[in-house]
Amino acid sequence: MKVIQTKLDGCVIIEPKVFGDERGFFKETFQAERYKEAGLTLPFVQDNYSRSTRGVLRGLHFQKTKPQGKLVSCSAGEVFDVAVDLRPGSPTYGQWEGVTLSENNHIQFYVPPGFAHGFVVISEAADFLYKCTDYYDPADEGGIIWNDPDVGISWPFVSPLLSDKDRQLPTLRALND
Ligand SMILES: Cc1cn([C@H]2C[C@H](O)[C@@H](COP(=O)(O)OP(=O)(O)O[C@H]3O[C@H](C)C(=O)[C@H](O)[C@H]3O)O2)c(=O)[nH]c1=O
Repeated sequence: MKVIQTKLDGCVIIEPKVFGDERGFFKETFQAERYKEAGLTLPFVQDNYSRSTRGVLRGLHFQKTKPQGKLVSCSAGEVFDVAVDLRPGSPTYGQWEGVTLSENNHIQFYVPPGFAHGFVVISEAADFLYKCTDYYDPADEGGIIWNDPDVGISWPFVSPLLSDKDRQLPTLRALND
């Protein structure tokens, strides 16, 4: 497997080894020892699976006191996935990293605890799978608005389909006021 560091310390892009043959393909999507060597040292405690249609944007979300690290991938379709560094004191605070995840590129993206995370669906529909390093706690949920001007994410869509909750998320500036 190939591990690519990004400008956001701890955020890594992983390209698993894909074994293709006349039947199709096989790949290991997680292996504790090898992923620990890639920097994913926290144990995973929860797996999530969501399906979304084209133009849906889920995010940008985080948990305030129980931040989740997430190993994300797209098992069907294609998404543009984004992590925003919200770690207090981080030299890249407020900066973002984006990566295209798809069933065809098999790419995984690790978003450590302390980041806001979200994605927008580029294909007709997309199945999104991810492992989390802490449990979901609805009382602990936080988020920033997808098009925060101070973050300046270059989303491939200008008018995505958002949940009511996501439409009302604050800017980073408002969050810190
Ligand atoms: C996240 C989550 C949600 N739910 C329930 C709560 C709601 O009744 C329903 C939909 O939740 P929500 O609209 O928050 O789902 P997403 O918008 O996909 O949220 C996720 O979006 C971005 C991409 C993230 O990185 C987070 O994992 C997560 O915030 O699933 C659960 O039961 N467990 C969970 O872990």
